Amino acid sequence: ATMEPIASELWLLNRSVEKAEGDAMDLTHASVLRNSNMTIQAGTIEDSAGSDVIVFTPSVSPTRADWKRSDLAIGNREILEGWLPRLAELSPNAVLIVVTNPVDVMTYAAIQLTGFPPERVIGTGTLVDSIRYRSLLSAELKIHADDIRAYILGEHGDDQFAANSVAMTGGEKFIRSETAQRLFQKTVNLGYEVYRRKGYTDYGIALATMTIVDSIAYDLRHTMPVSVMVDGFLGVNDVCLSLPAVIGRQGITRILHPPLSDEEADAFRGCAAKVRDAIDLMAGCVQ
Ligand SMILES: NC(=O)c1ccc[n+]([C@@H]2O[C@H](COP(=O)([O-])OP(=O)(O)OC[C@H]3O[C@@H](n4cnc5c(N)ncnc54)[C@H](O)[C@@H]3O)[C@@H](O)[C@H]2O)c1
Repeated sequence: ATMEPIASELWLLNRSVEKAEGDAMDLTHASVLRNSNMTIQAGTIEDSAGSDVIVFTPSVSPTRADWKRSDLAIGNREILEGWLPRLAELSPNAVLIVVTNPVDVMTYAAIQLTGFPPERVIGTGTLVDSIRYRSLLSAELKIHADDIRAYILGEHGDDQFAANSVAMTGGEKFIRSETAQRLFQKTVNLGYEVYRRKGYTDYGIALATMTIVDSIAYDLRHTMPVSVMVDGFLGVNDVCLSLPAVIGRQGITRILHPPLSDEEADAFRGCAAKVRDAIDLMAGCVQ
């Protein structure tokens, strides 16, 4: 996905310089086959100065087979602390995209550690869950996934929910559709299902991240479910969760407020309480 020539320069930073160098070489070779003049290099944090967009993905590795995203919180908070203040200092006007899990908790930490306005910090959130859901719906309904307006919202984790009361294709709503309920149940575990088979997930999240970068780079104003600082919607504040948001050159240009059903609104508040607890727990562990 990094092959699309949407920038003049791409810098890869990693704790392992060799890994960054290897990726930069491989991507540079591949870019010969694209209509690209983007330079791709491994660099130090200082090389990132003046970046327009920063994609943050470093992570500790899971330590047990049946891991949950939340297990990574403490270790990854430390990685954020090690990188983000300096990255923000070097690129004070950048839009930051957070991929590192647990992504909602990390997006919140990223806003704190960079001091960026929340509009310029975007977590990939449930975008990847939503494309998984749309992919299943598309296969079942035999309708192109582009034409299926369906969002998974809330937490990028076990408590996420499908906002089926506002989901539709061709103007037909999904409310109380048995198919939608069944496919949502499948969606929640799909990330872990892919992980169990191949040891990581990459294509879906890479293209999801590129969709966000595209919308920033070209000021496309696409709407997508991403993790944002919630702005009082349904009484929820001071926590990052996924809502449909409009993304442009300045980052989040607007957060949308879909008319959720009572059940969905409860699920959203449940996600808020859970992510809030995780943020508090992390704050207690890492000083
Ligand atoms: N939000 C989503 O939808 C989504 C989807 C897939 C993966 N993820 C998350 O993205 C993260 C990365 O996943 P991955 O599969 O690429 O993991 P990975 O283990 O393959 O890569 C992690 C990278 O981080 C680097 N790293 C580790 N510690 C570092 C440090 N202190 N400073 C700089 N670099 C450091 C490692 O060298 C490695 O290259 C994980 O947290 C994963 O859970 C999120």
